[in-house]
Amino acid sequence: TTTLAFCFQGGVIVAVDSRATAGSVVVSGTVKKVIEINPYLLGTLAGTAADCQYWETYLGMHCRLHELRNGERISVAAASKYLSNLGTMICGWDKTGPSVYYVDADGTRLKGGLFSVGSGSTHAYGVLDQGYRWDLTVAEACELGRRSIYAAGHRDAYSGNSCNLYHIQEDGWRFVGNYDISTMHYEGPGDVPGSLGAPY
Ligand SMILES: C#CCCCC(=O)N[C@@H](Cc1ccccc1)C(=O)N[C@@H](CC(C)C)B(O)O
Repeated sequence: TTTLAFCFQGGVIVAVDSRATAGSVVVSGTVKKVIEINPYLLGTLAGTAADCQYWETYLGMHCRLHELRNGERISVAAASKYLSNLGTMICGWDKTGPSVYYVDADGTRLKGGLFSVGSGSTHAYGVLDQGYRWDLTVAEACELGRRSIYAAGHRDAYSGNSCNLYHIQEDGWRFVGNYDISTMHYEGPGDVPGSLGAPY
């Protein structure tokens, strides 16, 4: 799995791959690794698929209970406290503005501006760190998210198939699209400098 999320001047970009593996066998190429918690909150999933599915349901329930008890949406920080044992990120926009929390199996919980989680995260960081700037336009930020997932899907055996891309702004998240990683490999230079590399 490769998942990533970063904050920039235009909000938050969330991008993930869609592959599930069991050893060297690809058991699915169409896994939804972004949880749509509520219209302002997205969660990303990496790790044991079964645990991810369980926690997705558990987190959604607690966020809804929070709304019913408190009459307001749960904050990104509070939502991230519910996912204590997964490689996951909670991304969203609340009254404090855009934010991304990284939460992992050891209970680490970090607020930050840019993370990649999963077996392909090292490949994603290579592209992400080289291309990231706070003042990216929304189009450039979407392209950087796509390219980073493409790089990981191309080189990490446990990541691949397709990329799901989301953009979060003050009025909530929107699904930007699903992109087949193998066709991205053959795309020519996009409208963003330094886009997809050589065809091998
Ligand atoms: C169906 C089926 C079996 C799924 C097994 C299964 O959880 N695969 C895991 C890898 C793994 C993890 C721990 C033990 C063994 C195998 C997997 O593909 N995780 C991806 C994310 C989830 C949400 C799809 B990614 O992190 O690579």
